[in-house]
Amino acid sequence: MKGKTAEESKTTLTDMVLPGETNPLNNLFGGELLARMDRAAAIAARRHSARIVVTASVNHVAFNKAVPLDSVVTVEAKVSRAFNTSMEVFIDAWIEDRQSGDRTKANEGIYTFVAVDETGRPVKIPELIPETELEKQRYDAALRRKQLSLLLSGKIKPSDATELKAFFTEE
Ligand SMILES: CC(=O)SCCNC(=O)CCNC(=O)[C@H](O)C(C)(C)COP(=O)(O)OP(=O)(O)OC[C@H]1O[C@@H](n2cnc3c(N)ncnc32)[C@H](O)[C@@H]1OP(=O)(O)O
Repeated sequence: MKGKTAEESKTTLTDMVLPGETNPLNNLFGGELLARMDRAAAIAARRHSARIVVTASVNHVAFNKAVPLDSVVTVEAKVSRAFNTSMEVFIDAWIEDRQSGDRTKANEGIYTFVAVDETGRPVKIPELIPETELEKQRYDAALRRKQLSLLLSGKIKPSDATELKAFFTEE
């Protein structure tokens, strides 16, 4: 199976924040942003695997900046690493200034998707080839994050999280 670059999976969704999507402070409701991230990440995972994909886990989301009503929000997703049947996807969310058009990073998320066949059984996927420095950093740390996610969901024992343990014990 031929490897694919992270860039090949890149998915960009741009949309506005409308009144029905905000909290009482008139900022984008967190669940709405999660849904937008899930949508973009699912497309990125599908582009990488050319398969049906399902969200297996939301590993991390940081709501660093509130996103006000009427903002233009761009959600950009890219596969950061492919394992056997699962993929880690990074999602960066940006808001843009109305006048200058300058973009500010507002939030980010890390999701895990699994490629499945028509019966929902996990299937093998191509490997991910990181190219840029940021893609390489995200690729390198992805195995530790996978082990942490599996550990937290009770799917592996602490003794099986070898790379994660090494990260905390190395000098
Ligand atoms: C786009 C959407 O919103 S889809 C809707 C929401 N999602 C769903 O409904 C998915 C429901 N869940 C499922 O169908 C199943 O649990 C699946 C397909 C995710 C996993 O099926 P399992 O039978 O557990 O398969 P299995 O144990 O072989 O795991 C498959 C892969 O997922 C990985 N995985 C499973 N759970 C997790 C987790 N919590 N965190 C990270 N990776 C995980 C496994 O490590 C394995 O990866 P690998 O093959 O690359 O090494």
